[in-house]
Amino acid sequence: MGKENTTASSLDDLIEKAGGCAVIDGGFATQLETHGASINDPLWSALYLIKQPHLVKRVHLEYLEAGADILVTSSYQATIPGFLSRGLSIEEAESLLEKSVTLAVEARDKFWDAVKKVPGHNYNRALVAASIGSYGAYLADGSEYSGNYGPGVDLEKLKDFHRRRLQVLVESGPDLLAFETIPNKLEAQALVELLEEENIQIPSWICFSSVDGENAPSGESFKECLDIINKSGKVNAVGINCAPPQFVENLICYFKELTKKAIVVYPNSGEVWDGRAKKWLPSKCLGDGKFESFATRWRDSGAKLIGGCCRTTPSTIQAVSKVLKERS
Ligand SMILES: C[S+](C)CC[C@H](N)C(=O)O
Ligand SMILES: N[C@@H](CCS)C(=O)O
Ligand SMILES: [Zn+2]
Repeated sequence: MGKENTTASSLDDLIEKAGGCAVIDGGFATQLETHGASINDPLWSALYLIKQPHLVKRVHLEYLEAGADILVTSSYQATIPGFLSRGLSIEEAESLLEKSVTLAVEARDKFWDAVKKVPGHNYNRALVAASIGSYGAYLADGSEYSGNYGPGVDLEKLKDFHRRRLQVLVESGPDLLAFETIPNKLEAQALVELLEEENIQIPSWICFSSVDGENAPSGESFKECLDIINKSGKVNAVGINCAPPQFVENLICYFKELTKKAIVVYPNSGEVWDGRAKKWLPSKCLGDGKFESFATRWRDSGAKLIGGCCRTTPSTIQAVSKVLKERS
């Protein structure tokens, strides 16, 4: 059993208000691209915090309209060293991290102020989850799907990498933290230790990627990874993001054997990321209708937080939201 959980209430409340299963938004970067964004860049979607912040907010609003209960911010690949390497100062880098949260909070407040006046509306006041991409996301070499960080990367290096960004994001006032595409056990350990050392008081989830449907990308078992997370009272939910949807139902059942924490799943469309070419390889991907029927099964298997990741769009989330909340 983990330590007593002191941070859960806002997330638990939302899950309850949403009828037992809350809807996460879909691929932020994907919807940016729908609007013509070009993100073949080491900063990936975070480039638009610099280039077109109003587009970041527009994408958040589109996911709210689609029925998302949780917005994941644009900070997945936003890091202080990443911004420094573009010639920005530390102050500018930290202010961009803060902006990633305020843009989502502003979108949430704007949407909620309008919708709460509409009689009979079927929306919840959304929560803002600050995205914290893995070290592999920062490396921008696709290693969030291999877990291979090389011999020079140890626990302290990973904690150093994550610490200041985590502090700045938390100070910016999100409702929760979303650790995304964690590919190995070492990084899970680093995050658990950091949440404790920084005495983080807001809820968080830790999501792993998976390329074989059974293990973390590093080949380490999810049992080893979840044993570490189970010991933390600061992690409220654990799950899978940006893996093929075909893997998810089995992984929910497996995770339910491994943890008492809430289970969170937001897979991608099933396409595969080519880290070298920095593009999605055409492959068998699912339409929104298929995603919708999967979502019902994921809920019935016990997932409490369901959404989409890369290559899913507001129309995917609208379909998921409709089926999970029986919106007409
Ligand atoms: C979730 S992946 C598609 C994000 C982009 C990747 N870290 C890269 O920069 O290649
Ligand atoms: N939430 C991220 C993707 C994580 S794989 C984004 O779309 O920016
Ligand atoms: Zn993704």
